[in-house]
This record gives sequence, C-alpha cells and structure tokens, in this order.
Amino acid sequence: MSSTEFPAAGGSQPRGPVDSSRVPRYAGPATFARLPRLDEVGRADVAVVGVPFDSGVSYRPGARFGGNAIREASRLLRPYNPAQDASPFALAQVADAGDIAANPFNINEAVETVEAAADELLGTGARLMTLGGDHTIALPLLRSVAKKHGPVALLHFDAHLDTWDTYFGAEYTHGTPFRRAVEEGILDTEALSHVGTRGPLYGKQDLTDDEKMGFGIVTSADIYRRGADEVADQLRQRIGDRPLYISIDIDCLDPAHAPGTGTPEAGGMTSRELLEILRGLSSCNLVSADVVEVAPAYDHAEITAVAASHTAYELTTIMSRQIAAARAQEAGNK
Ligand SMILES: N=C(N)NCCCC(=O)O
Ligand SMILES: [Zn+2]
Ligand SMILES: [Zn+2]
Repeated sequence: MSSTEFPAAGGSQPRGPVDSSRVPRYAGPATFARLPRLDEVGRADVAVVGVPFDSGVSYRPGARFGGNAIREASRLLRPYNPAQDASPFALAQVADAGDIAANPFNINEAVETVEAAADELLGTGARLMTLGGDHTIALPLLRSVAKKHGPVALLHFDAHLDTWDTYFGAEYTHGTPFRRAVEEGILDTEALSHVGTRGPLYGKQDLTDDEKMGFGIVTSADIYRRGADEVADQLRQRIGDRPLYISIDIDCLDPAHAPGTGTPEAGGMTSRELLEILRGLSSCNLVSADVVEVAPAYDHAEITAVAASHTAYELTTIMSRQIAAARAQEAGNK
C-alpha cells in the first residue's frame, strides 16, 4: 500500500497517511487516520495507542472495542486541518502504536500493564494519544506522564466527576481514576477542571469532595450559556504554561452526539462545542491525551466513533504543532 511523504520542519520527513486519492480509504486494515504503524517508522513524535480494556465499568460494557471503532471511523480524516491551519501528520511523525494488551480479569494487573507500556512509549520521546477503553485507564496514563513531567494540569471532559472513592470496594474503576490521581499527588491541584459535567449525583457531598480535591467545574449548561470561546479562554488562563493532560470521556457529549457509550447522560454539549473548545486550547503545552468510553455496540451509524476520531484528530494536531514549533525554535537557536 502506498503512502504519501510530507516535508517536515527540521529536514526530517515524517511518513504520512496512505493517500486516499490513490488507495480507496476503505481498503486495508485500519490504523488511526491511515497512518503508518509505529513498527513501520521506528519512532514517533505522537504515538496513537489503543487500550482495549473495559473491566472497570459500572454499567454498560463494550468500551474494549472503542479503539478499533475509532480507527475505523478515522479512515475519512484528511491530512490538512483548516480549523488549526496545520497538517498534523506533516509537522511531526504520528504513528499508530497498536494496542496495549491488558488483562480483562484482573484490574490491578491491567492498570500496571498500561502504566508500564505508557512508560515505554513516553521513554522514546513520544507524546501519547490514547484511544480507550474505559476511564480506568486514565490513572496509569497520568502516573506515567507525571513520572516524566511532574504533576500535570488536567482538563477532564466528561458528564461525570470520576472522583468517587470506590465501587463495590474496588479502588480502580472508571468512576474513580481522578480521586486516586489526586491522592497520589500526580496532578497539579492549581489547574484541575472538569468540563461538561451534568446529571444526577449520589449526593451533594460528591461536589464538596471534588472541590476539596481542587477541581473547578464547567458544566455543560455553562458551555451552552457562555459559549465555547469564552470557556476555552477561561480554561487557558487557568492552565497557563503548565504541562497539560487532556482526558476526554466521550460521554461529555450529549447522547444525540455520542449514543455509543456506557453511561449516557442527557443535556450534554455538542460535538461542535467540544471541537471548538479544544481548538481554543491549541497554545497549551499538551503533553498527552486520551479519548475513552466509546462503546460501539450502542452506537448508530458510527456517530460516536466519528466524533471520537475528530476529537483525537484535534488533539493530535495540537501536539504536532507544538512539536514542530519547538523544533523550529531549537533550529533557530543553533
Ligand atoms: N463514564 C465514566 N467514566 N464514569 C461513570 C461512572 C458513573 C457511575 O456509575 O456512577
Ligand atoms: Zn463519563
Ligand atoms: Zn469518565
């Protein structure tokens, strides 16, 4: 299968996606955006990696199939992103690193496996664009990122707080990763925000506990009232130049925009609002990101997987632009 070469800053030549004007976009096995596999290019600036794991869910399972559904839906992505005026796969080497094989019968072991695999990828100098999987996996990913960067700022897009304590006594679940992360001191508590929250809680205490952990909240109703630009401005100010991790639970979107997920809540933001907020954060120092909770069994016409693939595309664009800008600056300083 042929692929297109793109010139890149610094003289290196990232290998881009398969050219869909020459090879039908529905042909061949799916990688994210039809990009090369990591083993085909040796190293990557941004590694797109799947985590087919959903043993941490409290309601409908199926997010273990999310990564591959996002890859399938990403066949239609094109190499130039007009919203950010950038060609993300030309600015940096983006590659599909395949899946992290985590034990579905032992959550603690799976969490360790994800952390070790993330350590290995980050150790090569790559930033991670992880495709879940359920939200449990954000904890080992954050652990790994914090080993490299120290405590990171967190933007958490979700209908839910995911700062609950335990479920059935289990500490590692998809409703608890960010409480664990705060307890472990791997988040910069000056810059933590949930975005898109809504829906019933177990009690008012959920909010009190969450605030004590340092989280600010932008609800989905706030986004509706204030608009994406104002919300992005406010978030950007809070984050400053701190290393930033963005975790996106696709259920941050309204079920009309993302029916294919395990714990849907009415009254969410649109996919347009999500993409616009992300574009407004393009100057932030995004060190890694995830998109989780896509459960294709409840999807229709790939609505959710398409939204997730575009979300990962915007995040990848932010990272690629920053990598290229850093290289250009380095070259200028020589
Ligand atoms: N979708 C995520 N990450 N969490 C949902 C937990 C909701 C609950 O069972 O109370
Ligand atoms: Zn959620
Ligand atoms: Zn979540």
